[in-house]
Amino acid sequence: MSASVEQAIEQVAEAIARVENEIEEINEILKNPTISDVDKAYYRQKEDRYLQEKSQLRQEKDRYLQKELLLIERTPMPSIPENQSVNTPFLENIQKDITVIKESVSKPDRATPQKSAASFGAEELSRLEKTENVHDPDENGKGDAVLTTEQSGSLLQLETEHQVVAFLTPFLSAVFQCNGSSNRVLVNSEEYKWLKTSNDEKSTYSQKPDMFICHKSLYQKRDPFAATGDSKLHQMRRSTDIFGQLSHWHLRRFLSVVLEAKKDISNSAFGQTINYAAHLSFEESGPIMVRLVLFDRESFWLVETLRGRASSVRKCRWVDGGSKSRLEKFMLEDPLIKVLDKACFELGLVPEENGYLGSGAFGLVFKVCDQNGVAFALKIVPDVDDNVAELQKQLSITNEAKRKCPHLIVGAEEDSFRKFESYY
Ligand SMILES: Nc1ncnc2c1ncn2[C@@H]1O[C@H](COP(=O)(O)OP(=O)(O)OP(=O)(O)O)[C@@H](O)[C@H]1O
Repeated sequence: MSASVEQAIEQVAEAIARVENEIEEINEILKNPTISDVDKAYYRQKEDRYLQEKSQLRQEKDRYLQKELLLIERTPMPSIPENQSVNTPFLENIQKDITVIKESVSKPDRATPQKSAASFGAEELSRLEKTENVHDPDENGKGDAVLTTEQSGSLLQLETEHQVVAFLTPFLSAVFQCNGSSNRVLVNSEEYKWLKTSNDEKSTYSQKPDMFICHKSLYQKRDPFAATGDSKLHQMRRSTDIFGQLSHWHLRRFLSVVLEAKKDISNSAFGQTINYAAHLSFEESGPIMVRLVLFDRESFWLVETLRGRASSVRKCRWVDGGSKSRLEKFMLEDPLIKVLDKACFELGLVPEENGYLGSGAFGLVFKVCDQNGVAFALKIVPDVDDNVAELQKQLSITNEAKRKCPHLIVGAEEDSFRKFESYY
């Protein structure tokens, strides 16, 4: 590869870092509550200029990266002399890896596999074992465990899957910080169907994973399902436990994690879990990556999937040292949802439960409230293509319309337009 291209990439990366520093410093200044409106406007303009510069630098970096790729592709492979033996197992392994990557990124024709969950689960597990993508529990792990030995003893004695879910709910809520300290919720959907198994628009929702974690704006609350005939389950539930379903199918790409409970994990349970991922990832609007936690009375499996195919499984016992942070770090947080939270925080707004209002051509709209309980529609737009410019245009059109007919247009809030770098 040409050293000059490599050097150029480094220089652009340094320039991006410099600009990012400047932006950070401006953000610090803007956080100062005593800053005057004039200064605020001045620093915002300055920030805009840096953001533009950053975007140009990024484009430049992309161009160099493409050039780098071209140069690599055009570099002839060193030829192997005929009398020298080729490391065949090494080449075979590379070939296997390429096949796994190709399979992972290619989309299957249909979401529902033809095989039973048990044989599908067994096949997938053996494929992952062969490619060394199944990681066994680490007995010598360091750090906090999710459960103490005593708690684990109580869990092992439970008799139904519902009870396993109820028992673990407060522990999972604490690990994933779904206990009021964030806008994240752990939703029990054991009895509410929300997962589609077909790409047919008219198809009904037919599967019900036991739990999922998402931003509170994205789920619809339901009453707890009746615990008829299971007085123990009834006693185990807390008033804070949340029951419900994902409010819209196309919000599935913002799920942080999907959880499935069993009394005892089996091949069939594993097959069922990966099937959820296949259905979630199906179609363009589905997420590329889905993370699932399959758990039972003794352990949990952290299952990573890419385009609906399992790519790795990490097994862990509830009592293993370090199990708590392993579980916590497994959760995905969509950048757009992070921006929603950041926007609410900085604008002093509170997102509503089930507050998703709709999506337009390039953004998502959420219902939020200010400190006085006044409701607003907050639009979040990812900064790709010309989305932000388009949003600015919409803002000025709304303001102009409000100026001309104030009795008809509610309008946009003053100072309502903010860019958040955390999207990247
Ligand atoms: N103030 C609001 N109150 C209630 N719902 C809203 C509000 N603003 C937007 N929505 C909902 O969010 C959806 C998306 O709104 P958005 O402004 O992003 O797009 P749009 O105007 O429908 O289409 P386009 O992206 O082409 O402009 C709307 O279709 C509507 O359902």
